[in-house]
This record gives sequence, C-alpha cells and structure tokens, in this order.
Amino acid sequence: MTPNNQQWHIAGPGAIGLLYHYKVSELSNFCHSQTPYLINRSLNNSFEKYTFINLQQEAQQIPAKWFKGQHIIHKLVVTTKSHQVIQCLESLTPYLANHCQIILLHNGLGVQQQVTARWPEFDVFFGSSTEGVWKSSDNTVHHAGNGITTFGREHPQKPEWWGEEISKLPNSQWSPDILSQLHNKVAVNASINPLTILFECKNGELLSNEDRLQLLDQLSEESRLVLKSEGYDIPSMKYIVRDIARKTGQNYSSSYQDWKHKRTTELSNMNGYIMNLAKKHGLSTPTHDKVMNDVATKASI
Ligand SMILES: NC(=O)C1=CN([C@@H]2O[C@H](COP(=O)(O)OP(=O)(O)OC[C@H]3O[C@@H](n4cnc5c(N)ncnc54)[C@H](OP(=O)(O)O)[C@@H]3O)[C@@H](O)[C@H]2O)C=CC1
Ligand SMILES: CC(C)(CO)C(=O)C(=O)O
Repeated sequence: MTPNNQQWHIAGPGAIGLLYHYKVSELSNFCHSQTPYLINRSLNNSFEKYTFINLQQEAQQIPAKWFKGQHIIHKLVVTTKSHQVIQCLESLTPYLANHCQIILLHNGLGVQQQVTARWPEFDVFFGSSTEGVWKSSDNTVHHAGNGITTFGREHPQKPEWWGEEISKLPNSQWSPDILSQLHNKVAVNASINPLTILFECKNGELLSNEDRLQLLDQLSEESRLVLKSEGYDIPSMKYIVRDIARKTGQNYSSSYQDWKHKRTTELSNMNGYIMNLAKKHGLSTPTHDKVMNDVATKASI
C-alpha cells in the first residue's frame, strides 16, 4: 500500500483533471498505486463519483476521494487553466512537501517559468497534451479524442520513479526537450486560437479565406522570428500551423470555446507569452498587437 501522502493528487477537477484521474485509477487496478485524491478550490468534498464516457460512448462510474488538508502532499498534478495555476499553488503551499513533485499540465507558456522561479524547492515537470475531453456537467466527462501527453522538465533527465508510474499511463511519453515542444505549441495556439474568436469560426475555416490565411501566416511568421531569438529555430512554422489548422479543421479552438462560454481565455499565456518574449529581444509584433487588441474588445483575455 502506498502511504496517503505519497499518492498522486490532482488539483483542478475539470475535463483534463478527471481524464487523468480516470487513467491513474484504471492503472491502480493492476499497479500498486492507489486512486489519486482530487483537489477543488474549497479543499473540501464535492461529488462522490463521476461518470466517465469513453471513446466508444460507454459510461463508467468512477469513485472520487477529495483532499481536505488532511496530510502533506508529495505528488501533485495541476490541471487548472494556465491563469489559475499560481493561485491554485498558493492555496496549496501549506500542504506541499519541500521537494514536492509537481506536474503542470496546461496549455500556454510563462506560468511554468513563474512556478520554477517562485518555488525552487519543488521538483517541477511540464506536460503538453493533445487529448480531447470535455464536461457536460460538473461530474460527467466525455473523452472525445485520443491524443498523446508528453512530459518533461527543464533538464532532460527522467526521475527514477517515472518508469514505475507516469510512463505506464496510456498515451504518455517522456521528452528530453519538452520546452521546445511547448514553444512550438504556443506558437501554433497563438496563431490559430485568437483568429477563431475574431472570425467566430472553426480552425479549418481560417484556411478557406484569403484574408484569414494572410493573418494566420503573419502571426506564425512573427512567432517564428521571436522564437528564433529565444533559441528555438522552427523554419517550417507557417506550414506546421497550417497543417494543424487543417488536421483540427472541424474543431472550435479552446479559446473560441472559452469565449463562447464567457470564460477567461488562455491567450495571455499564448500570444501574451510571444509578445513578452518579443519585448525581451527588442522585436515588434504588429499583427499580434492588432489581433490581441481586436480580441480584447470581444473576449476576456
Ligand atoms: N480539455 C481538453 O481537451 C484539453 C485541455 N488542455 C489544457 O488543460 C488545461 C485544463 O483544461 P480543462 O480541463 O479543459 O479546463 P477546465 O476548466 O475543465 O478545468 C479546470 C478545473 O480547474 C479548477 N480550478 C480552478 N482553480 C482551481 C484551484 N485554485 N484549485 C483547484 N481547482 C481549481 C476549475 O474549477 P472551476 O470550474 O471552479 O473554475 C476546473 O474544474 C488547460 O490549460 C487546457 O488548455 C489541453 C489539451 C486538451
Ligand atoms: C491545436 C488547437 C488549436 C486545436 O484546437 C488547440 O490546441 C486549442 O484549441 O487550444
């Protein structure tokens, strides 16, 4: 039996949080680990079980146990939106062990660097996921599309325990260079996501109109130049962005969905991140500036 405090804890019982809770719970059926604790904002009990609907539309009832401040946490996955991570960690610091292993599993960049700078005592890992999952109620989660989740940390070494735990989760992989991957993804998101709000369209509809395509290419080119100054050289950025817009053509981007549901978008950790890097390197990003101004009149960013 794993002692309680050595169990995984998942802060942010949203779509991705419950997908990972489900995956670890399934794993614990054939491993020595135990089902993770879920952590909500109030550090209290919430639903006793949730319904997980898999890709085949089969429903399973999964029991939930909640962290209520009853022990010290050694292993934590944070699955809030990027702009909620810092506040989430602040509220948990009294319970976090000195060398707590923390996996940050969110879109966007900037917050990861803030966390490692502010809490150097923690062992922080980053994740990037292409899974598709959504909630139809507080305790009903739908797995809509299989994806891969890549994990890594600032330096390339895998910790010893990785092979025993996270690597056993389906569709997960380790990257010795997660930061390159996150920078690549942030440039893709900073090109596609704001435009889907501006034009109120699906990702693929950015490709079928000359004006939209021109803006998409301008955003990706600005991001390419900024990332190059930061040491990430991705010459084919424009084609990577176009390709992802095509492959996810029928999707509404996550930012579009946030805007549609009147939630704060994660654009400040996507375009905002690129714009901050540009300032650091003395570069201008006129298309980002204009697009973000236009989006700000429609959405909470
Ligand atoms: N859904 C998906 O398919 C994918 C999502 N991602 C990324 O994963 C991240 C999470 O996305 P998703 O799961 O969809 O988002 P959700 O909004 O569904 O989940 C976030 C959860 O975090 C909770 N939360 C917020 N603040 C705190 C806090 N201080 N303590 C504890 N819980 C808190 C929220 O509660 P409340 O509702 O009360 O705010 C909510 O339950 C995002 O960065 C997203 O871009 C990446 C790939 C795919
Ligand atoms: C790749 C893309 C644009 C797919 O919709 C995405 O990651 C998002 O919507 O945030």
